[in-house]
Amino acid sequence: MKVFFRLVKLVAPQWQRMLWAILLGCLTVGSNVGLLITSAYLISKAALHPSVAELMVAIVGVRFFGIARAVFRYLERYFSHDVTFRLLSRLRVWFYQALEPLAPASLQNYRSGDLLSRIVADVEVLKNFYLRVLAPPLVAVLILMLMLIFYGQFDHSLAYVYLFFFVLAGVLLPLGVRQLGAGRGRQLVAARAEINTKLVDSIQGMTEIIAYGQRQAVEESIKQSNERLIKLQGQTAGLSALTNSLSSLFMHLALWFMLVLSIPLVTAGQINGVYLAVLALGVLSSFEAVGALPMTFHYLEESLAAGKRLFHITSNRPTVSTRETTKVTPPNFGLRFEGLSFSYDGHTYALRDINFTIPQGGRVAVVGPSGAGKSTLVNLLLRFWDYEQGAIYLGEQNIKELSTQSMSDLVAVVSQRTHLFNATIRENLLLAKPTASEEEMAAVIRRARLEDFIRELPDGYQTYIGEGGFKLSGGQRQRLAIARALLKDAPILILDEATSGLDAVTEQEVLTAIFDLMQGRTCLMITHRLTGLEKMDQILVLSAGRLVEQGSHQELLRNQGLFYEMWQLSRQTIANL
Ligand SMILES: Nc1ncnc2c1ncn2[C@@H]1O[C@H](COP(=O)(O)OP(=O)(O)OP(=O)(O)O)[C@@H](O)[C@H]1O
Repeated sequence: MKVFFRLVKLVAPQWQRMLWAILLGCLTVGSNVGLLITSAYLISKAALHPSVAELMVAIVGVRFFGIARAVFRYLERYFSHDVTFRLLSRLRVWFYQALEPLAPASLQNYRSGDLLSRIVADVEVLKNFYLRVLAPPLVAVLILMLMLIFYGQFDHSLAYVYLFFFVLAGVLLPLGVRQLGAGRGRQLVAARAEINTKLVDSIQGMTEIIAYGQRQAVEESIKQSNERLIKLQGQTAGLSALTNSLSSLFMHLALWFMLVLSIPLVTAGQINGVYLAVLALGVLSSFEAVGALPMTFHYLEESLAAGKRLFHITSNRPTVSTRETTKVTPPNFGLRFEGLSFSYDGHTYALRDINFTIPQGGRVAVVGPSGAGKSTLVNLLLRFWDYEQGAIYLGEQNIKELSTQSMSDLVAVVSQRTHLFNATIRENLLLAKPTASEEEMAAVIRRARLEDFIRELPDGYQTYIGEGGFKLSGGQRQRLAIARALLKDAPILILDEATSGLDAVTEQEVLTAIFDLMQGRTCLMITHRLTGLEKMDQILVLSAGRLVEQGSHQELLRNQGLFYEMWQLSRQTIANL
């Protein structure tokens, strides 16, 4: 019930348009009723050979309802589609806006295929919430009231018969269908999500799947999910066909009963014989309003299941709270970490009592064994996760007081995983600065040493680089990421394993571009490679979440501590190669 009201609240802002669509739905069915009963009256009356003047009102009525039915049907379709598309776009924007503050901390437990399925398939299902759950019962109730008044004018027994069959087809049949198809709506939503998740996962990991010879197993798994979905869809279609037949049966039974009751009334002279066909066709035409009701519970169940999946995500509280929403520019761009401790799970510390300072324009490298907490330091600085103990200051301003937007405006990141979009080189660059001129772009491309490469491409800046920059080499990808960071021109630069995975020559080229990028910026560089660190002002050595050593390259080598050991080891590894 809670999910139902939350869904109602979501669609509520469109209530005026929805009311119009419902009203037009009633007018369409009403016109259909009007057309058939005036036609029936006209034919019956004409059989008695009256003067044309006596038929005039009925003739005008037939024309009027004939045209009105077409016009109202058009308007009803127009308004209901308009409302549906507005609702869909609103739901998608609402879900995306709710998702954004949750990334990445609160979303790390969801698979990306699952998230995609929620934003596409589940939102799509919700269009039925208005179209097939809310609107049809309201139209049906209004038509029922109208028809009860109509039949009541002739005889109360006719109104009772009409009511009985209307309730049978519009309430009891849907309840029966609900019993028969219980859980199917939910299963359909789950089956769709499962197949979408598997498809996205296998497309993302296609190279590994082929490399590890798992193609057949994955295909089989997708096939099974697909068969399950098809089976459920088949069952739903079967149920829908059964309800259509039953609904039609009840309508014809209602028609038959109406005639059985009306004929004696006509014989007794209580009702004029010309109305006999009118009473019968009134049933046929108005039962259109019942047609959509039997599957209402199915669509309700589907909508509730989809709504629940969406609310499950949107109810997550963002891990990072921002007190300040206005843009604040700190007095300088130095960084100070003060007594910083942090744990992802509330038990094991990933960082413990970290203290260090990077003056504005200073260059600091963070090294340490795998799992030491280096990336965590960056996660906290970028406000991906919130911390409780200690503080990070950016030019004397606690970063918790800066909005996430202010923070991302001030920081440029080049990491091993920097995301490049499946777009052109130009579009990937413009992400950093949408207003950048051609000259600005050419300048950063030159500084990132990509000029020659782009010149040789037939489409130059308009070249599509594929998913994640797939069509570029590792070094080209990193240099494009550097060019983008250069274009952003942020005062703080974070480099997270920016050269890892590159061969020595490419690494050297990328490092040259990186040192160019560092000029005049406060720089924090996370690295496993111990080459080139002499150029850094300070090196921090992390181990098991603690800052165990700190100093210049020279000082750390002289101390013969953990850094010295790591350095010796890396030299031996290079020598052994
Ligand atoms: N998102 C996360 N959720 C839970 N624990 C995490 C998460 N990210 C990292 N950790 C844990 O926090 C600790 C520090 O991880 P972190 O990624 O900061 O190390 P690192 O020094 O960057 O390692 P590497 O050099 O291998 O990238 C590790 O024990 C890791 O398992």
